[in-house]
Amino acid sequence: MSRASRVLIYLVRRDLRAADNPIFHELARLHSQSQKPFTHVLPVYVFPANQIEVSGFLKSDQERSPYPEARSIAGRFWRCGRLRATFLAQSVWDLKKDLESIGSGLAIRVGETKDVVQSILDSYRERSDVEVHGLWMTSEEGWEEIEEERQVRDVVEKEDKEFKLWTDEKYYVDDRDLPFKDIKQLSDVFTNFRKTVEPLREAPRKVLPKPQSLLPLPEHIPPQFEPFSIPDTLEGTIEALHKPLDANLEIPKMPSMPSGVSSAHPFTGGSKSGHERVRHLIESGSMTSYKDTRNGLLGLDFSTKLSAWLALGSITARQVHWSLIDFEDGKTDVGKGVDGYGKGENKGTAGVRFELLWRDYMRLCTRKFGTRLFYLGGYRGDKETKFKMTSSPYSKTTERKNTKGVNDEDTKLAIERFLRGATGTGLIDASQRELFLTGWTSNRARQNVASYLTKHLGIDWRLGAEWYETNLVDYDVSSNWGNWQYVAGVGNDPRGAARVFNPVKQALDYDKNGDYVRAWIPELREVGKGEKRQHQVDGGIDFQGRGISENEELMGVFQAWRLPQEEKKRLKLEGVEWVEHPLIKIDFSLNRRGGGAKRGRGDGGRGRGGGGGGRGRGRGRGRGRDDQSQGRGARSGAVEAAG
Ligand SMILES: Cc1cc2nc3c(=O)[nH]c(=O)nc-3n(C[C@H](O)[C@H](O)[C@H](O)COP(=O)(O)OP(=O)(O)OC[C@H]3O[C@@H](n4cnc5c(N)ncnc54)[C@H](O)[C@@H]3O)c2cc1C
Repeated sequence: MSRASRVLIYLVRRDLRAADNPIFHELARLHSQSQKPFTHVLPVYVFPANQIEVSGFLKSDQERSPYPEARSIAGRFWRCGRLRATFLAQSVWDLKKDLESIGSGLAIRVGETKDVVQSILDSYRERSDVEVHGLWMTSEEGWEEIEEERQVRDVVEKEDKEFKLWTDEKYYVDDRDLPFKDIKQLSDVFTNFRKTVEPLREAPRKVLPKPQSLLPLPEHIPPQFEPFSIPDTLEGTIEALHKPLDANLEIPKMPSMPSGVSSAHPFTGGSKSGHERVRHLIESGSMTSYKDTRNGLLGLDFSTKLSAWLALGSITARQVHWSLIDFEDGKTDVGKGVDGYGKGENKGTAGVRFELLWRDYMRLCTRKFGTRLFYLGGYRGDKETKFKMTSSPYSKTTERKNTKGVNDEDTKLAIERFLRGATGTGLIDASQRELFLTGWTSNRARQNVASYLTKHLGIDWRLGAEWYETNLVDYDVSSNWGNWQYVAGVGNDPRGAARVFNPVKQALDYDKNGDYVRAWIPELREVGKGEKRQHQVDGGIDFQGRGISENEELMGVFQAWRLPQEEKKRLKLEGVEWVEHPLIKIDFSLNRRGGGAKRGRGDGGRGRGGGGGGRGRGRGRGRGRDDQSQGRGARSGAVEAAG
């Protein structure tokens, strides 16, 4: 006997959008048919308790969460920090509103995903008027996500219901168009992969339209299981996500927002704002100028800032592509009058497509290498890494428990200073503070930070990846862990360990006047604002002179320990730990012979990274152009370990 309602559950994950969504597209198609396998659709989004702390959703302070805290393995950081939680909640609520406008809706739940699914099935089993048809969801590549899929499948199939795992279509090149059948054939070099899918402008499939209407929600929607309850507003949801995080800020002396600087990522989550951003980028000419500006550090439009919407599937890479096509071919009025309108692909729009393909590649690497995404030795299985990254807080999971590990006081202190942006290296500290305070930092800064932690401090890269996971609004398992291991030299970077960024040299190249560092480290804003010396004193620093030279000013902004004593005194920086005792001193000067290099004299290299010293001794040289970078190569500069 068939019951009155047959319900399909759609478990929404990182596919938080109504348009260009293969599942909603299929549901809309079925809706328009007279014969349908089900009568109602229940879209559900679960804040998964293993990745996001959900104890703020407890009904009362007397209740206890049945789940362990959602913390990272090594750093014991909350896995999803405040800013990412906010962006995520906005994205979820945006989808809910969007679905409501087409006759559907979204049930928001918390818990382990399998428990939520089980409770929904249990609740419907008790009713005589409803039957569950099955559950659909999209697949993901991370091992936790795959495990989640397996658990949900078990729960659903045990009840003899249909379980269908869809491939999402949020990437640039559709899975069906990949030039190989077996993922093992994916090249370990991005360039080789890229060549197999070029020309990039012709690679993506068409987008799927947004459904005009969907099958209705079931009359009875099973409630959230105890002991949790779900707020009925976005603000309430954000509050619940923040509650446990605010009560447990364990890292001391974290920075607070400096005055006079604003976030480079002030955006709101959700498809609507994502598409508005794409439109703005076209209309402001930022897509056209992307190639020339993408290595910026400060401001809103130097890069697209689309990553957070892409990471949650609020927009898709091919939606971005087709918006660019409309602009390039002058098909709509968007961007009319802007440089490049109607003139085909330009280097800016090509640059954006190129980066979107990097995202595809990082995700395909996860598929190929599985849990090696999280290994110290990375995809390379580099056995030497444990000797290079000797300080690791991964006491249990490091392949060889290192000699110092988490109990080593020096490592602990270095990590703490790294996290709060107090290493004494300006570019690193600015980026770390920006990250913590805004949830975003540029690709250029990320590369430097990752190189600094692993290649200068010799600390296990996974700690940095965990911290990024907590803080980045655009956190994505493949892009984050894949890029961290790439820069750490254990991933799919053909240059591997040989690529070391010199953060002073990089600051000179990309933060020419020190504006970025000064913005995020207000203690350094007044450097050089006293009296200027008229002439550079021969041999560099003159501690007796009045005022400081321009070179001293810039070098002092990038490494405050280099400031003349007088200047430190003037700025009340004497005795400040990160000023007087940086974690490392980087021997790099302007107008110096030997160890340094002159400002503005390039070596012509256009490699991705910067050269620079390894821990305590080395020096490097930027080499020719490679894939991920369109930046400049480096000159030399030695690094010494701080005593
Ligand atoms: C250590 C480290 C960690 C990173 N963690 C993440 C992460 O968690 N999530 C994330 O989306 N990106 C990550 N990236 C990649 C990159 O830094 C960001 O995608 C980019 O800075 C986001 O800004 P944007 O949208 O303005 O990028 P744009 O320069 O405008 O690029 C356009 C889009 O291309 C993609 N993209 C660009 N560069 C990369 C890259 N190297 N790898 C993968 N995709 C890329 C992004 O989706 C981005 O939105 C990381 C990079 C490093 C070095």
